[in-house]
Amino acid sequence: MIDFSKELRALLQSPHAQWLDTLAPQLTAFKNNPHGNLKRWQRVLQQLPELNAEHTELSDTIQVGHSDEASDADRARLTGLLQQLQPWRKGPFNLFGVFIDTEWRSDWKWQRVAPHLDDLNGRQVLDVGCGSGYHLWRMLEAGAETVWGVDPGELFLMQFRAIRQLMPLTLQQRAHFFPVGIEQMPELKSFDTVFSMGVLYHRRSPIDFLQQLKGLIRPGGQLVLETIVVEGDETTVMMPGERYAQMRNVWFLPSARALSVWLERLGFKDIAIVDHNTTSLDEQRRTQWMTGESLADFLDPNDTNMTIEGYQAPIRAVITARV
Ligand SMILES: Nc1ncnc2c1ncn2[C@@H]1O[C@H](C[S@+](CC[C@H]([NH3+])C(=O)[O-])CC(=O)[O-])[C@@H](O)[C@H]1O
Repeated sequence: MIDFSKELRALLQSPHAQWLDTLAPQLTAFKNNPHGNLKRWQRVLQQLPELNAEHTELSDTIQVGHSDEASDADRARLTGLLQQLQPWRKGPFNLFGVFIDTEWRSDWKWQRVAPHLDDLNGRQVLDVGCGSGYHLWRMLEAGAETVWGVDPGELFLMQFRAIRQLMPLTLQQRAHFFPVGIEQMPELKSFDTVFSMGVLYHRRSPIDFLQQLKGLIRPGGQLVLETIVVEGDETTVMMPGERYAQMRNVWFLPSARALSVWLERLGFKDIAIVDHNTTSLDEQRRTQWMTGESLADFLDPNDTNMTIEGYQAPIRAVITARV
């Protein structure tokens, strides 16, 4: 059974202790009703070699241990086990010489976001929809005191735990992941910075979602929002049909300016559109660690400015704001 006792102890001693009231029963329900593959993934984690990383670098490639800190046999074992946690979407990682070339170059997103952050030193940071947790490690690199990730994806939880298990203890104690959705979180108003990247378009009710994000940030704290947008002015919002770039669960795609208006209406301050970027075929692509379809398969083969459904290809904006 998955053990969250360390995370819950850390939570008790944090400014977010009030979260325990709702989270503890949610985690019990999660444990009592496990995803079909969870047991198999847990066995993978139990079999990971016990290695001590002398060198850890939380930079563009999250690097845990050098290749000379593990034997070839350890590396073969690591590779075989981590391959069982495929698809690896968010990364890249290099674990004792095993390079996990993920579907996304998540480091490129971080490079677009990082220049616009309030200083993360000493901060309590939440990442809503954190995926494998790649950005959580980058937030620690940028000085955050403790990082908290939430994501309902069970495989992401296990990928995060596999990476964390290989990390030095001092870092393990500062990064936590809970398998819950934002809608399950109470209004904590306790995080200094809240990130939510790549989630807004998956929410049926984006205004409620932004309100929930606001309710998590302490007064004066920062929101860092990244999402797919469309071209247009303050009045432009698109709702695609059943699929957008082959994704089924896409709801509202506002223009960056319309999104700014939403944030303003909800009482956010200091709203700034800090980046606007078309996702390139080099940023999201099929790799050996994600062998399924990727962006190239979702775009019109004759015009990569369009999705195969005939919509504008994904453009992503980063917006920052304060509470
Ligand atoms: N209700 C929810 N609450 C929280 N998370 C959710 C919810 N619903 C879905 N997610 C999670 O939001 C993440 C969206 S991916 C962005 C990952 C990372 N942030 C990135 O910016 O690379 C976007 C993409 O790749 O399209 C997934 O991990 C979902 O499980």
